[in-house]
Amino acid sequence: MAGAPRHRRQGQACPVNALAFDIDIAVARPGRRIEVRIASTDSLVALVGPSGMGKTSVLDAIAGLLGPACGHIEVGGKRLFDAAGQVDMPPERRGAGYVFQDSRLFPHLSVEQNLAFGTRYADGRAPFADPAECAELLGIGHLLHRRPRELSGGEIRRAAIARALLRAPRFLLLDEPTASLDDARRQDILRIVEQIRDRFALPILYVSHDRSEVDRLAGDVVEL
Ligand SMILES: Nc1ncnc2c1ncn2[C@@H]1O[C@H](COP(=O)(O)OP(=O)(O)OP(=O)(O)O)[C@@H](O)[C@H]1O
Repeated sequence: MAGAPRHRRQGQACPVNALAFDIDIAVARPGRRIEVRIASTDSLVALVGPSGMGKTSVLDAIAGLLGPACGHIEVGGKRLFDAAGQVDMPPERRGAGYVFQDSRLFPHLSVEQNLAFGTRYADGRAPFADPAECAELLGIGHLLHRRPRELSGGEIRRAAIARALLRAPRFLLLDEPTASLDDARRQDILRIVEQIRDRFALPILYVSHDRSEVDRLAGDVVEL
């Protein structure tokens, strides 16, 4: 079971008064129960732990793709799930910008069309940047006409982050965005996550195996 956040860095408090993350849930997986508690005002919280401990399952529960057995999920002051209060907001209304571990770009669409898909699901909310600005921020402006199969691993991750941002999310879930990248590409992603963290008032839950990147990015670290 994960405890309360153990590490805190100054100066990264979420601008809203509410906790950025107020989560206390148990998730059932075959033969096991994953429990996590996160209560943090920091805009970027890292969720760490060994492979198979349930980090992705926790992100899925927050995104509304997996129902917790009990507890509550509140992000940026918005109650997304509350077993006692019978709140269970559907995934499309939660406002998660979910960057999956395997990115899940549409293979038959160009990068530009993948980004347009994000904008289409912004659901009336203003995106943080227009597609061109976002592509520039993510360093993929020269790749817009390529298909995902023509991209490197780092480029795919950057396009997936851009698509999630253009959805005008209320919060971001980043599932090991640097996994399997070489150090240079990893540094690119870390710099981008830092820029997103510092530029947008957006709670971010960042899953990682890597302690050094977590120490660099996160105000709070929660261990599973
Ligand atoms: N769709 C699923 N159906 C049933 N069990 C699952 C499913 N996805 C994951 N599990 C199981 O749930 C447990 C937690 O898996 P999860 O992927 O959440 O862990 P993780 O910490 O994210 O792992 P990793 O770091 O390897 O990605 C594992 O025992 C896994 O086998």
